[in-house]
Amino acid sequence: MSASRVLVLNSGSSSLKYQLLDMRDSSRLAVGIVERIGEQTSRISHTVLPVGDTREQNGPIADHDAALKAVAEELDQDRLGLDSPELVAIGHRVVHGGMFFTEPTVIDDAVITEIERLIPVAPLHNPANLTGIRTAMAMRPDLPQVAVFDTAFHTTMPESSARYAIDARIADRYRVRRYGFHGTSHAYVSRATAKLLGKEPEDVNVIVLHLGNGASASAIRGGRCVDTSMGLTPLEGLVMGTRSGDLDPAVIFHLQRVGGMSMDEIDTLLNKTSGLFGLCGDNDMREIRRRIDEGDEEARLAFDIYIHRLRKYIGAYYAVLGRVDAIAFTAGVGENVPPVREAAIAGLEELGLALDGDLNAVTSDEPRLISPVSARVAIAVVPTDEELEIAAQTYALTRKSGNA
Ligand SMILES: Nc1ncnc2c1ncn2[C@@H]1O[C@H](COP(=O)(O)OP(=O)(O)O)[C@@H](O)[C@H]1O
Ligand SMILES: CC(=O)OP(=O)(O)O
Ligand SMILES: [Mg+2]
Repeated sequence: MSASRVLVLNSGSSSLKYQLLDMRDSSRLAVGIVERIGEQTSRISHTVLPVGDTREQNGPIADHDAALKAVAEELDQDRLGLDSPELVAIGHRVVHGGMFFTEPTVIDDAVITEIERLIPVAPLHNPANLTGIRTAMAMRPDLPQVAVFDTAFHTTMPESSARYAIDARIADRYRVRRYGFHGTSHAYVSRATAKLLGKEPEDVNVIVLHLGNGASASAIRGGRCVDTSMGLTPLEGLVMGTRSGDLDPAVIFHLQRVGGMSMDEIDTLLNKTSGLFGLCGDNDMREIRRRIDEGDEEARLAFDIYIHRLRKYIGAYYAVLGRVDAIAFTAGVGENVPPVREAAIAGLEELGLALDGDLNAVTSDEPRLISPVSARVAIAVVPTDEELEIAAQTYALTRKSGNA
């Protein structure tokens, strides 16, 4: 029997999510997350499937290197360790792939150098991705390690949405353009939405709203991305957990000239202490909803600003696509917070958009419709699975190159 297991690593700025899958049937053998990396209160939560037993450990984990070593120990305990001959490849989520990486890519020194070169345009993500890659390579130098890029799905965007209206020579010289992120999720969810409608991806136009800690919207025509809300970096677009999303670029000049802030301070402000957190002190939508229920005005305003921006993008992408067959909500907030979906769609009946309140209130892990059967545009909740998509792409590439 040939080996068929793939380990997927999704390194975020302060977390490491992982899954070990058997690609013969895409079943998950183990899943887990290391949270709050770099803090005293780090936590690793590891679940072995199909039984579903979860082990948790608390205690400081200094960096992504230590996090991956802790994950390897957890896997070892279940005889699923990285030294297993069953493992055929390791798939890595890499957030920024720039202009060159449009496909999953086997990682070598040149690929690492390019991911490193892109750190200035993904400062929260690419360094963590690289640490995961280096540690995994040191553990299993014999295995193919594959990078699956967040930016890849968006490379189909036409120049009219990918370019900024700045001096074209400057833009070209510094490769300043809109790349878009969360592409693995937008691709997976748009395909799953077509399936839910009983159609082929080529035949549907979908707006995908990926609302996690980072958040982005995309307009997908017949399976190809035509616009997305994140830009040169994952800062543009929607209001996020700690990121501002869109603002007048002159805010930056103002804070520097009048506020005396340094560029690094402004960078930290917009990426780490803005968004929902900057508006009300919380970035977790569960906490914000709880505060709203208690009558907290600050939390209410943060929520309203978040929703206002989301509605603007729904309207914009409706116009970009012309005809919309479905809107899909996904990621932590999109999948789990009915009031966000309700507020995003409320009052848009003229556009053919409506929700069924009962369906919207259902809690489920399955893709599902939440619009009335009579609605012109299907509204769906479609759980994303970036790890499964990364595993599938990693396995396909590994087989193609004769390694599995
Ligand atoms: N059950 C839930 N109810 C409300 N909000 C939730 C729930 N689960 C997750 N979230 C929200 O989703 C966010 C994380 O989403 P996720 O897609 O995991 O983001 P990321 O991949 O960027 O870490 C949390 O910050 C929280 O606001
Ligand atoms: C690109 C990005 O914002 O990713 P995440 O949501 O995982 O932070
Ligand atoms: Mg995410």
